[in-house]
Amino acid sequence: MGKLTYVKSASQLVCMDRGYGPRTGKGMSMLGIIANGSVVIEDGIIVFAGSDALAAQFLSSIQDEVEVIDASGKVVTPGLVDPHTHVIYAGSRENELELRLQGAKYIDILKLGGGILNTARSTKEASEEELIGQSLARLDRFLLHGVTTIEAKSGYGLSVEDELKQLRAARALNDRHSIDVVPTFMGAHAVPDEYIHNPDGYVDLVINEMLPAVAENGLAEYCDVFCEQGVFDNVQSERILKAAGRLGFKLKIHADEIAENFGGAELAAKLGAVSAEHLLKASEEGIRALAKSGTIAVLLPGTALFLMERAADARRMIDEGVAVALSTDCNPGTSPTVSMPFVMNAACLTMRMNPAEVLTASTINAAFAIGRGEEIGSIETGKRGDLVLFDVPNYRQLQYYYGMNLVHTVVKNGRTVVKGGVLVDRYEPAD
Ligand SMILES: N=CN[C@@H](CCC(=O)O)C(=O)O
Ligand SMILES: [Zn+2]
Repeated sequence: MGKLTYVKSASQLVCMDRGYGPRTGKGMSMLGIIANGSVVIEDGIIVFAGSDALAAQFLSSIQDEVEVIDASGKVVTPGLVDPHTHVIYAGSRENELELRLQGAKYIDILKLGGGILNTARSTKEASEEELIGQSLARLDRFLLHGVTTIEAKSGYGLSVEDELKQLRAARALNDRHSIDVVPTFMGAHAVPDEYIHNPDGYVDLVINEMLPAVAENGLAEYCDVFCEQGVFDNVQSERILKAAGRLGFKLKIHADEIAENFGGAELAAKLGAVSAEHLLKASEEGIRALAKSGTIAVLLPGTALFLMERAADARRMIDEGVAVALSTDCNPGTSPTVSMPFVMNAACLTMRMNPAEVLTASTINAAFAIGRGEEIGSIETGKRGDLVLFDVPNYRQLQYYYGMNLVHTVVKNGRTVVKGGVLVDRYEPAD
């Protein structure tokens, strides 16, 4: 045997329900809990998950050195997965919060050259190393909040060269940090100033130059579009996403965030997108279409709160059979947070998701939303040894003690990276 990590005596080992594909309906409340549970990880992969008694038997014949992590009194869950972030950016936009507090609208700030365009300016000005440095610091904080895998979108470049820079930064983060980073190309995040009178010219640039360059360099797995009134309409979004699909990208859509009846959910379903994200204003037909197409709803209740808008109708989605995942949306405009635990609280308190659904949405369903459902998101033999130990004895308390970071220990690929709430191991080894 190789290097072993033995997490033992968890008061609750939350394995997540066994099954295929994203969890829906009542399946979102089934957690597969083992009381007094243990996990054994060998060379980064889970080789045992079960009761303490069976773990002792499993380990009895093993002579190798074992790192023991005592989880007594704690809940152990899979590492949290954040399937929608814009974590790679430079600068900050606290002024916009104040403008919105005075009544300004997010989309009007963008139209006046602020918002995404503001961050695009600071991101262009930053060197690639500066961009990586600022983003690495955010990944450290993600880890401290129990997140072991994230998705990261480009979309603050808005030119061929700068979009590639952002995606190279995503690759560097994946290589240099213990958090795994799944890259998404989102050149269609806003129309840059130079195309303001020719938005279709920008769509052509995305299709004819950006997408082929990203594909050629193997820099992204997904393509996403901000399908929204005043940004990219349904026709433009469909053109971009179909071109992306032809090049082998999997699809995501920022859908129905701001305008009513814009048809983003319907478009996501029609194109067979892996996920539709935001959905604050999704129509009933749109929700039913997502259920039918198996498109995952990635909900961002922190963003709704920060924009002071009503959150998405998670209850209707779950009742209609849509698989729901949760995410921070980490970005400098609408959600400057890295806290999945806070987002989980917000999902419970503003969308009435129950504590079990919240955990499913932050682990296994989030993993499926980024194409990693077979590798992470549950505690099962053969999956990666990504675990979080929370300083509470049962998972329901994770939503009861709100607004607190209860993460005690984080194990990534079998390595302890956070211990006692402190970051102890940030980077992957050089080899
Ligand atoms: N809505 C579009 N994109 C981001 C916000 C990006 C920004 O404002 O910088 C979001 O998901 O909320
Ligand atoms: Zn977003």
